[in-house]
Amino acid sequence: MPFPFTLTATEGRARTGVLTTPRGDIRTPAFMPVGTAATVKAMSVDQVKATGADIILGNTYHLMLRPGPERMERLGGLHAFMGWDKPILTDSGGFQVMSLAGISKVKEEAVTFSSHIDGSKHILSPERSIEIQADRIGADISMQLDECVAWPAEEPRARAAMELSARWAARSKAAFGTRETQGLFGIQQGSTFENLRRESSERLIDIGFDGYAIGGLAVGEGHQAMCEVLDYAPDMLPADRPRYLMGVGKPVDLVEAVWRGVDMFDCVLPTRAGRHGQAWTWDGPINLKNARFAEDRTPLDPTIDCPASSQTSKAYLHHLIRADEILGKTLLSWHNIAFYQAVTAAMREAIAHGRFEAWRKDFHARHVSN
Ligand SMILES: NCc1cc(CSc2ccccc2)c2nc(N)[nH]c(=O)c2c1
Repeated sequence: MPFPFTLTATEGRARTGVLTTPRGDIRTPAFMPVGTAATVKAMSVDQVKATGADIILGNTYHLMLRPGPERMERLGGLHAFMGWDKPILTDSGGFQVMSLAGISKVKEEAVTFSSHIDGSKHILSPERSIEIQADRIGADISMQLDECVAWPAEEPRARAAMELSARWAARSKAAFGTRETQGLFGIQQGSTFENLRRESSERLIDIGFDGYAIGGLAVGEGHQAMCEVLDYAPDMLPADRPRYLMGVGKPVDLVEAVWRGVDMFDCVLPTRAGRHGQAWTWDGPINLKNARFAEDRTPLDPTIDCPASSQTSKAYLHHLIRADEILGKTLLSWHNIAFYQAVTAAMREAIAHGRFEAWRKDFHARHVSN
């Protein structure tokens, strides 16, 4: 029995709804902060909760290397380990292997790789990834193991990766079995080839998943090319299940993807850019390192109910970032996550009232042109 997903309103291809899980409801469109190594970097669980985030992400690749799957289970699973009692989605780990690990080999049976931490050897098969995600980490939503090709890709290479991912989708579903309190998402691949993405979608739907992710985008193709794929890819997936665009993106990417029918997002950008002094605002990004903020006593955004956004002067943030103070990383990460939550909340509200087209135009005029 898959998690109930109720669409409360639609406007064109855009949707707003609620994905109900045993650990809590996820309001969509949803932005999911990334908690790679059992922490949303530089933030406490209470700060993440205060932003309004309904769900966070964990990273199987990092957690299987440290603290390790069996130790994680002995410690009660990721929720108990880090004190987060709302939903957690974990990625299957394959994407991170290709981008972070040392020597790695992709074979039909499994991906083998050496740890970027200590060089130890590891095997990640579809079955082992499900065991780690659902049984050791205890994720509420697990992802199938897939192969994401770099961009640009030749069609034969993109086809091979899409077909391997489809075979791994079937193995992931078989390993996951039927579970009452946990869900499993399939991942559409196919690079920028419409015919491959359609074949991928058809094979995933035949297998049947609780939700469907769009993988293989935000891999260097740029905003325009990503939108061109999103002009057709989301509609290839079931309308009555959540659609999750993996690893995306900047605020304008989220707006354009919601406009084209996407429901869920994750990205390291708000926390990573925050740690380096970048703050996202309704008027576009600014960098607090800039000397123009040295005596600016105004807050980043008085309308956002987050101390980092509305009760902290830009001058103080400028000082903390220039001094490379830990508090600067925390406050800007906190603001950026709160800003992303404000953007998704505003989109949910606009779609619910049939005002999203106008809201999107205003957003572009204010946020993008600067
Ligand atoms: N940049 C795009 C991207 C990002 C992620 C990682 S999303 C993530 C990151 C950390 C924790 C949880 C999810 C992906 N993961 C998978 N499995 N497949 C993809 O095609 C893909 C593409």
